[in-house]
Amino acid sequence: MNNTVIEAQGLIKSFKDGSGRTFNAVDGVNVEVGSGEIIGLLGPNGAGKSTLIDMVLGLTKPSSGTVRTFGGTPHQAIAHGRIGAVLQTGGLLPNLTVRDTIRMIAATHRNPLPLDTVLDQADLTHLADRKVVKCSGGEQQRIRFALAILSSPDLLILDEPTSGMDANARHTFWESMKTQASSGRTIVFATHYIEEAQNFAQRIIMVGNGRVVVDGPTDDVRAHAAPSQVSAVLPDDVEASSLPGVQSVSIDGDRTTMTTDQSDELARHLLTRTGATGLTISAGSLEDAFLALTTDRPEASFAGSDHTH
Ligand SMILES: Nc1ncnc2c1ncn2[C@@H]1O[C@H](COP(=O)(O)OP(=O)(O)OP(=O)(O)O)[C@@H](O)[C@H]1O
Repeated sequence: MNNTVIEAQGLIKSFKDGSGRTFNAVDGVNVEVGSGEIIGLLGPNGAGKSTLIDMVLGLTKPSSGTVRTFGGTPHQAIAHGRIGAVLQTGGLLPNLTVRDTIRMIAATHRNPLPLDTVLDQADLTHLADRKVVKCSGGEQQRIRFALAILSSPDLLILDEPTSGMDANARHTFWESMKTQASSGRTIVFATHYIEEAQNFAQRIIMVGNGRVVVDGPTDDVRAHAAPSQVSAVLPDDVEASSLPGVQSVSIDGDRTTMTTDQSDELARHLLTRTGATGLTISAGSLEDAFLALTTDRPEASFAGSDHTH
């Protein structure tokens, strides 16, 4: 891939669990991220997302394998202001104002963005004179975000950036993130809100038990991993389970619901070859895909993606 921003090869991170047994929190991850990609990192609690992010940022050393950012070490990229990160942890000084917090960190950068620009992009202008301790959890996340964009980084890494934000604040946050993305930045974000990944990410990487379970374009992941549902009232002589492409059937009253990964073909067949009425099609959601791939089939691979490893 040209303009590779992140390249992880055979990445493993081992820890000791409570009983002193060694386990791999990240267990052989190969990932390549190209310039301008917007990637949603999904996975259940403890899947290894934060550990993976920590290695990409050079905060944790891999037990084995390599990770390179912009062709060099994470430390080099950070020293050059090319990576900005919003992490789950990360202390803010409670008694400083928002403005002073940003000003202080800006002083450590070679070419920080103007203070007003940063306040505006993080939607903090109206809170600039408030003390950090008086800011809500979601507002404090926006302060962390402001600090992350100070160096105008080429790569933004966001570990659950909207945790603690209500629905409105999350919406506003992702709107401002669209502005960041439109300037060609590479964005990698971990989230538990599948809808955020579905709406914002172009590519989804799902992690389970330290491994990449799925890696592909968001639409493909949804379409391949989560079948659609076609529902209709069928004439008595039509046997749903023998219709083309039907994977499973459920019946509720006079309505039959069929799951399929060929919803267009099935709908066409029902409408042209049978007397089916009241037909509806609903697309499978990324949430269905996520549950199917991380719960039932932890080792499932996703065929149909160039990125599958
Ligand atoms: N420093 C550490 N020492 C021991 N175990 C650790 C350490 N850091 C993480 N772990 C364990 O490694 C596994 C992966 O943790 P990690 O925080 O990377 O998961 P995650 O996918 O980010 O989870 P969440 O969605 O809950 O944030 C977990 O079992 C966690 O308990």
